[in-house]
Amino acid sequence: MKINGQPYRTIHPIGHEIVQIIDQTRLPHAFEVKPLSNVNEAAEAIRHMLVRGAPLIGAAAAYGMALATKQGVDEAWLDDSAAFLMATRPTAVNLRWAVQRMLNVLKPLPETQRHEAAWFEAAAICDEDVALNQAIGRHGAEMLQALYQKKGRPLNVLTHCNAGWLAAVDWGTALAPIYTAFEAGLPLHVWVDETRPRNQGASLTAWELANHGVPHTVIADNAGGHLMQHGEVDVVIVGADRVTATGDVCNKIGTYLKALAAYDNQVPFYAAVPSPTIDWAISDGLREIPIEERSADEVAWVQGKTTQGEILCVNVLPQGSSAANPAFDVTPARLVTGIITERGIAAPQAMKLLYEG
Ligand SMILES: CSC[C@H]1O[C@H](OP(=O)(O)O)[C@H](O)[C@@H]1O
Repeated sequence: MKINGQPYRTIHPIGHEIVQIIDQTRLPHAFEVKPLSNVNEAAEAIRHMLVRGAPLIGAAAAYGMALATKQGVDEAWLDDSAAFLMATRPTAVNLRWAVQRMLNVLKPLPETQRHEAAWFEAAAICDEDVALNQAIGRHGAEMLQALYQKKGRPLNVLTHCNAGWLAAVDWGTALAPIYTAFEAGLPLHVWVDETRPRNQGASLTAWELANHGVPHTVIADNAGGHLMQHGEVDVVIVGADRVTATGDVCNKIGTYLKALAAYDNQVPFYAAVPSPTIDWAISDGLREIPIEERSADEVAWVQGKTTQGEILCVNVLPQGSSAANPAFDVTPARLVTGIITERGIAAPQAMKLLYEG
């Protein structure tokens, strides 16, 4: 996407020494970039969600491996760095996919070639992510165009969390069809779930859409079902952190509840999924996908900006109340209308056909 009219990616290398990221914990109130100079900083940026979103977590881990080669290129060090990165966040399969791809490229090479190759491969992963998401945008926009022809009025799209360009290297996944359709002139409006507790919707998706000029309205997470009951939602498009071979969709906590409401109101429900987010090795998302349990503080504390422009955090819980914070849930394939991939759109049970031949 563009920042101040210039093309901008969420992560990019500066030479073979530094990787620059956007500190997403500071948005929407401050746009701050941050340099990562070693694998530890890359891991901490993932763990504390300065960079987040399944595709971007993968890209950041890939560059984490490239940064690791500044300190060493022997197999033991590469394996330790890989394990360190993979321990940061367990749910998005993109992290494991990217780290394993880096190891598969680096280990067969002579040590003298590993540093250069690591930076090249990390850049390739990023370039591929952009292309995958652009293709998702094209396929998803065709679906939106067909829906628009059917409805004969501006579309209302609901999305959950942030699966925009901030969640990827560029374009995003769930928002790619929205950007593509919007830029093609399709009249649409986006309901943006605030997405407690980290408010990726209110803080990131709304920021993206506002900067892009896409009409949108931030809503409480619990408002989506009501809007669907009253015909205010034409389609739901979400991202994913891991999709099973059978089309179960693991995504930000609350996605399952949106899928239930969509199913009950016959609203089409799509997940936008680039290939690296599909875990072909598993078929039962509810039992096989590890769900990250994040700090209860994320539920208790909320960040905002005062009328004087000061950014601060406040506690919203009574003294002595505890909190639980499962970060993701799994939507069973039976509630999913279609999976939007870079190869096309398929019903969950037919997704594998997109990858055969
Ligand atoms: C395009 S994947 C975005 C996906 O990642 C988010 O999780 P988090 O912000 O915790 O990294 C959320 O599940 C989004 O749908």
